[in-house]
Amino acid sequence: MTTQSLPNSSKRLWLAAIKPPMYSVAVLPIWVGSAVAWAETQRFHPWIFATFLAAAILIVAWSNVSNDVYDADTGIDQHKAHSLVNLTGNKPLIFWIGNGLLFLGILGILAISWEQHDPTVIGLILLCCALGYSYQGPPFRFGYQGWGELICFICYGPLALSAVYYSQVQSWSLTNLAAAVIVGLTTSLILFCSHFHQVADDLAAGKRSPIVRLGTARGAALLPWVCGSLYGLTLLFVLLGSFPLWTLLVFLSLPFAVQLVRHVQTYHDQPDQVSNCKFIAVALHFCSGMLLGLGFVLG
Ligand SMILES: C/C(=C\COP(=O)(O)OP(=O)(O)O)CCC[C@H](C)CCC[C@H](C)CCCC(C)C
Ligand SMILES: O=C(O)C1=CC(=O)c2ccccc2C1=O
Repeated sequence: MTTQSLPNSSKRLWLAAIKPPMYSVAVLPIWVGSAVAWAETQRFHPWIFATFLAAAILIVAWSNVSNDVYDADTGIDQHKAHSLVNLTGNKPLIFWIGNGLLFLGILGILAISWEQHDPTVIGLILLCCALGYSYQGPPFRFGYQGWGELICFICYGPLALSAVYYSQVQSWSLTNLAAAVIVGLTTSLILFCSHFHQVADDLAAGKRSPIVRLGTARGAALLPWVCGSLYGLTLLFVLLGSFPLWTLLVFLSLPFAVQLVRHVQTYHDQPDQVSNCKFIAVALHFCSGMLLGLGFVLG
């Protein structure tokens, strides 16, 4: 290794540890929930939107930082050079940085509830945080039993979108719940795709992810159905009159879905090749979610 390549590779490791693209999972529920609220009521509170967005980014950062701490305890990350704990060699520091991020995120949501004299939004987000903890933290570690995708769907779908919608208009909406199904589905798809290249480490640490349970071939065979349901459900909600016609813009994200399915079906059992499929899933999630929100705003 040359002296020039050392800082570059270390920069790459830090970027992989911080995972900038992953923060789209914080942005999309805020965008879509607020867009549905606007479409149904023509009401929009920019400061609530901005505060919720900042708080969601902090909470997602906590979920990622603490994941590296709890995974260091089980040994599952021992070969993961881009774990924050492995990079710093200082688990307590990472643990307390994570707690600080969570504290600030919850403070932001508290400010929204405080201003509205209503504990609903903070209640929903605390429930998300508790479920997020149960995914990875002791004594639960439900992600190790294969429950991660369900937890992810519930948190980033119905819970997050209901909290966002409620923060804007202090009521509930069935259309918003339908949009939450779409956002929850694509967010869980990211988590599902993140397991393909980790089968050996997961097996060694006793983690029974869906891909460990199904095998990579059957996992890959599921993808066309999951991606298909994203478009099928959008069409169904439009036909039922729940979504405006403009939400069919979601179909413009199809090239990412096709790329994801083809890539995983070709490389599902080659960890080095398939490892980037998570980022194709992020692109699909981001593109479909932005277009879904835009469809509500235009409609
Ligand atoms: C940290 C997460 C996944 C990483 O999992 P894994 O250990 O397999 O990956 P590595 O290979 O990187 O080690 C995400 C887990 C998400 C969790 C199921 C649910 C989190 C809920 C959030 C707290 C909800 C936040 C909602 C927001 C909009 C306010
Ligand atoms: O690091 C990861 O693999 C993930 C991080 C993360 O925050 C997240 C959130 C929602 C769905 C999936 C994921 C990840 O896969």
